[in-house]
Amino acid sequence: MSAELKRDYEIGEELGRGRFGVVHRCTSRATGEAFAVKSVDRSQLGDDLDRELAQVEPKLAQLAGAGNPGVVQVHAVYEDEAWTHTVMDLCTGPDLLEWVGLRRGEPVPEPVAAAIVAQIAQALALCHRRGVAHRDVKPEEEDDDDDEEENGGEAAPRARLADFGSAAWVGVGGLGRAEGLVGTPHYVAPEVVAGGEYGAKADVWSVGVVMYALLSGGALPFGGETPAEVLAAVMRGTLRFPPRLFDGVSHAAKDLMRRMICRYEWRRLTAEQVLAHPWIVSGGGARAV
Ligand SMILES: Nc1ncnc2c1ncn2[C@@H]1O[C@H](COP(=O)(O)OP(=O)(O)OP(=O)(O)O)[C@@H](O)[C@H]1O
Repeated sequence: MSAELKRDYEIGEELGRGRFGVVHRCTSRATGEAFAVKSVDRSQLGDDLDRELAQVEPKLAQLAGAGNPGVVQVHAVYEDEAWTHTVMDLCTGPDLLEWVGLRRGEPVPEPVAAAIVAQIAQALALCHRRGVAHRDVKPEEEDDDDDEEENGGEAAPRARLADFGSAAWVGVGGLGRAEGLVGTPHYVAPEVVAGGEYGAKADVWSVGVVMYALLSGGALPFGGETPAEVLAAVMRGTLRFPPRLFDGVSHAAKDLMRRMICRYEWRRLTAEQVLAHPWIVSGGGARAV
């Protein structure tokens, strides 16, 4: 662990481990404020793609996150030849899955779902404008900025995008292309699975899948027994809204999902356009489109 990091922060208990590294709680020696620090030993990463992703993660997280209230903030990066330490906001709340009760199979009321989708789309719209595609949007990567008083009752949680460990540069304005099969099978867009190049709209597909899960109580549009089967369903499957899950869901919500989980990338909405959809504008209350 780098001496500069230890000079500036007191390292506390381990909070978890991910694909690249280990995350510890830490406290600023200057201010006493608590943060989380993710430490990655890049020399231990065998795979070229992993090494590249780990290298760019803190830079893209800073670029996408600076002044973006919908993104977990990076406060400092310490880098030497082998190690990268990224000091970021400490997330103490549950992730989105836990917060909305999805783990218990409860559908989320439309106004709450609309607020969550709007927050994610808003955060992504700014990421994309700055040229960063997240590429792994799923409920586990959205930390609830838990504030009991503000979020009590039926109010929506404040979801923030975390973990830019799969992110890619797609050019200012989000109009460029990325490549590589990254993401999570149930949430990944078909053009990513297909290989070749794809753009920032791959994130919009994933937000559509998150929205589908929120409104159905945890069901996912494309499934299978194995990751390969799930990916095959993503490539070939038809988007359906089974009546037993979606009977009470408005036409406007279904219309938006169809425009996000749309296999033609050119026809799919951008994150910006999602924010202008009547279901979002009306706060999940629109009945007609
Ligand atoms: N900012 C944070 N605040 C509190 N805990 C965190 C924070 N970031 C990560 N963690 C904890 O550390 C674990 C590992 O995080 P990390 O970002 O390395 O990987 P991951 O998102 O779980 O998985 P992957 O590396 O596959 O994307 C998380 O599951 C979480 O429990």
